[in-house]
Amino acid sequence: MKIFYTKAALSKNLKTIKPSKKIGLVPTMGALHKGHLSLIEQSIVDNDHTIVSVFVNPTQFDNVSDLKKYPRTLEEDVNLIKSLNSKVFIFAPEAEDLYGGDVVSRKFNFGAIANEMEGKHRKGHFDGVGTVVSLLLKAVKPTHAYFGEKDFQQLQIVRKLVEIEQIDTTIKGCPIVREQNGIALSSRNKRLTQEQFEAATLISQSLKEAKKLFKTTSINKITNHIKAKFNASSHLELEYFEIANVKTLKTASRKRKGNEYRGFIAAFAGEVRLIDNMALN
Ligand SMILES: Nc1ncnc2c1ncn2[C@@H]1O[C@H](COP(=O)(O)OP(=O)(O)OP(=O)(O)O)[C@@H](O)[C@H]1O
Ligand SMILES: CC(C)(CO)[C@@H](O)C(=O)[O-]
Ligand code: BAL
Repeated sequence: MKIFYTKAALSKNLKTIKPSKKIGLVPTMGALHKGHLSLIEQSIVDNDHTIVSVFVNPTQFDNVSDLKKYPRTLEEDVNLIKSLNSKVFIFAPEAEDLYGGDVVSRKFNFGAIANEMEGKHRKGHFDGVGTVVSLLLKAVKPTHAYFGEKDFQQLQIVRKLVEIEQIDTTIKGCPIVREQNGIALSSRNKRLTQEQFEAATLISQSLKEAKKLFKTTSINKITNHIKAKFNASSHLELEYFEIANVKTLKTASRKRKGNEYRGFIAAFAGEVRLIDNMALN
């Protein structure tokens, strides 16, 4: 396992890899867990070399406290990757090195998908994600790059990004890894108290319930039912519950034959913001 702290050191090493070899990139913000490991393991299966980037990207945070308190555990991350006993490289640059100057977002035109849900509630978030993912893809030039469906909207944004920028990397989406109690694994879970962690099961339970109701009940009724459940919770504050068309990510008001739908939730447990989603049909 090698770790590179600068683009120059990474680039020097990448030059030693034959052009015929496949490279997989797994972009992360660190504080690695089994969700990240599932992406890394998929990359190991698909590619000759895997690079995991560990970089807490300042430009995608609209909340200073969230950025400050984001868990940073590089030493543990390195040990976890070592334990895989595979040839995985870590790329952990400083912001100025990765950005090559001012640490600011570019502006993208991702279309309507960027204005829904996370785009609506975290101003500038997807410009920040687009900027850093573009920089990472250009630094590594991977054959494949891996993103989790936990951040389903982000995955669609990244697919759009490679199309707009004509980047020759195949984007692979990976299923959500959950705790035994159903909670989607997330680095931010580390910030939850035991009580909040237990209360947070309401998020995945609500999505499961929405899935169960989806065949028989109107979208409106399901939405009201889920919102009422969150209103009754003393630990969680719902930011949004949406049932959206998977293609457009627009909130759906009526089910249409042939369309796929997902339920999406963002909720706060104290200061910690959690997201999750689930296929409904
Ligand atoms: N539970 C999970 N299952 C599958 N993929 C995941 C899971 N959690 C994170 N990922 C994916 O790992 C990649 C890196 O995510 P990131 O480092 O932001 O971790 P995270 O757990 O999503 O943290 P947070 O949501 O607290 O920011 C993203 O593509 C993300 O979708
Ligand atoms: C893709 C990503 C690594 C960009 O900073 C981040 O948004 C994440 O971890 O999902
Ligand atoms: N996992 C998505 C990154 C973020 O919340 O900023």
